[in-house]
Amino acid sequence: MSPQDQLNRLRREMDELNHEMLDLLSRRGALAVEIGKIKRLQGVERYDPVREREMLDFIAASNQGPFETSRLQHIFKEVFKASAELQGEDRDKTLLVSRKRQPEDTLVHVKGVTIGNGRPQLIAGPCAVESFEQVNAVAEKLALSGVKVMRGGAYKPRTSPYDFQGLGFEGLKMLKAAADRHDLRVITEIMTPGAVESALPYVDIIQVGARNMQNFDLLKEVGKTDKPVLLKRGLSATIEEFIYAAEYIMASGNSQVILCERGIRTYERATRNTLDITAVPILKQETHLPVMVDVTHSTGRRDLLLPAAKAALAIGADGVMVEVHPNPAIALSDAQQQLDFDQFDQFVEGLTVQFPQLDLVKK
Ligand SMILES: O=C(O)C(=O)C[C@]1(C(=O)O)C=C[C@@H](O)C=C1
Repeated sequence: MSPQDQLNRLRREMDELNHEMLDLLSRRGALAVEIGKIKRLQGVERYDPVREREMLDFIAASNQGPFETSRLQHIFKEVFKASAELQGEDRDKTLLVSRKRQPEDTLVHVKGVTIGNGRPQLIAGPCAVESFEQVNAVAEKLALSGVKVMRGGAYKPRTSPYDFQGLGFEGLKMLKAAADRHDLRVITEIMTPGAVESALPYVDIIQVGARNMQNFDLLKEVGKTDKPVLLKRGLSATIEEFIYAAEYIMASGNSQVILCERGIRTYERATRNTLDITAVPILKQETHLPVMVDVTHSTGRRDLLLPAAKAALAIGADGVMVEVHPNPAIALSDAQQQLDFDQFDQFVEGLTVQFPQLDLVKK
């Protein structure tokens, strides 16, 4: 046999082995997916370093050459990694919020207003409801500016128990009365599962606040309602934890969920929180839900509201939330970061110049 014939024969043999290896790898991958399903049912981590160690030790004990054991172990480690990824990918496909499961965007409908349709919404209003006069003044201002959804806190989750805790149910009624007068929809935070039902007639969008992102009983309760839910990212929540929190709401039957990035806790003190701006496109890639950005709580600085809002819309957010108060200096909460009416005008003007697609209908 000529050297060339010999080479050709060996290569054919190599092709056959490649074929067998591919078949073995595919079968191994399918087994890993099955194992992943069982692990999920058991609630255990898919990465199992003890099991991987056992398999690597087996390779060391069984290796007959010609490859070095360390080289073989490296190759097998890659296979374990790929298997774990397969297990993860399969998980993503099963999540209700996952874009792999539903490729098209979810549109959230609130009394004639749509969130997630490519025309970003501006949600504005005071941090807290303080009086009917205060919310009514804001509602009038917002309606004139073309805003359609008003925020306002009746139940306030405050860091200190000595800070203003909100007007509660009475505040909710004031908010609704002011919003009705000016044809606005209401979004407000509900803090406990027990308060959900009584709040329903007064709210159009239920907000689950950052501190309650993993209040699973609350998530399940709002998931049972037919009102849209705006879920804020927890103070120190990873994107994965945020996505799972949204999954709780959807798994309880409510698919009208809006995600809201509101800054996360980092070592940086120049801003109140660190606006994780890339969370917006990541959430839009991973889920089919609309994503908004709360520029007030993420920055905590009036001078950064407009640039942060521009960044949010530029990176693909479906809307921006901002706080407005008739007289921020005497506000009962968040005095340093709310806009007064003139500043709000400048904010809206600055944003619409660059983003004329903002869904505002000026009166
Ligand atoms: O045996 C398991 O528990 C698996 O999940 C499978 C597998 C593998 O590919 O062999 C995958 C990832 C784990 O870290 C360990 C092992």
